[in-house]
Amino acid sequence: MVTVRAPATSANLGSGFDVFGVALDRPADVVHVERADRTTIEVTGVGSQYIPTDPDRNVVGAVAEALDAPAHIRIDKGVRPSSGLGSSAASSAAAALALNELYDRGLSREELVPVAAEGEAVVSGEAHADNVAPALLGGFTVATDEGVTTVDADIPLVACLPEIAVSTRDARRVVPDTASMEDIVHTVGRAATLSVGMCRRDPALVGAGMDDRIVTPARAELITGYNDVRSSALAAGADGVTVSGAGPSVLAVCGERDRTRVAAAMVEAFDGADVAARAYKTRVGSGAEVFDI
Ligand SMILES: Nc1ncnc2c1ncn2[C@@H]1O[C@H](COP(=O)(O)OP(=O)(O)O)[C@@H](O)[C@H]1O
Ligand SMILES: N[C@@H](CCOP(=O)(O)O)C(=O)O
Repeated sequence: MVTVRAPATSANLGSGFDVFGVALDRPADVVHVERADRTTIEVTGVGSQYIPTDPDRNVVGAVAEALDAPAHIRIDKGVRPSSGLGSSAASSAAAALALNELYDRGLSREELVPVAAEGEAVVSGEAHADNVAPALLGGFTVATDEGVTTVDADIPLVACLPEIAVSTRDARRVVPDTASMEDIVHTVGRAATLSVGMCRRDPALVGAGMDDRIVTPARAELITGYNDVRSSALAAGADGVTVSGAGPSVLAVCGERDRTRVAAAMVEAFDGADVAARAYKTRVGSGAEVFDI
């Protein structure tokens, strides 16, 4: 048996739609795999009642298929599905690493990124790699057609998860097809600022780089209370706030000493909009870990 823990992730970071991602140091999924003649799946943990066990509909089934590695796969969910915290990607990344070990396929973590992205295609219709890349490699990742670049950033974050569900598939439908040159230039500038901030481990630059006028405003409409949560987090000291992934989680970047205040302000603002929420005080963390063979 092989057991792998893969972390939650936050994709986009505002200005880096379908490109930027970070691994979070918590929460995480744990996946156990054992060789079998055909793939079977068992799911326990947070939100497991909403996750199919049919290998054609669970992301890990697509990963097992892509690696030609049939197995009994047990998923212990720590990352709630439809959270905007890379729930499906955590399972896909963990399964890819675990099955690679179990069947001795010898693929590197970089080579496993497109394999794990096959799982994302099952749920969102597209094999976007911006969640599976940080889930496998850790840190801040830039995923493009050319491959993945990583920065070992250490930045404090708050991920606030409201008790509403937004499916990635639905949130991809509201992404505009076109943008003005002015907004594109703005976004490129912010994305570059964010990347420099990650390299310098500077929360203020990362926060300034999160601003995006193209995708985030359309997604924010799907999250009850988003504008209040954002302004409350900024008033409590956050350097930047944006939608995490496709939502509904909201991600704030801040200095270490402001994290508790920012987390409380975000939960309170959701509460003011009649939405229960929990905040994870987290930071940019490591990629998936094999911890038992
Ligand atoms: N192993 C899995 N973990 C989480 N969600 C899964 C898994 N397999 C299939 N799904 C389905 O994927 C959807 C959640 O994925 P997605 O909408 O991308 O949310 P998230 O932003 O949390 O990744 C749900 O419909 C869920 O049933
Ligand atoms: N780039 C994707 C990221 C989806 O992240 P998730 O955590 O919501 O699955 C998108 O924005 O659609």
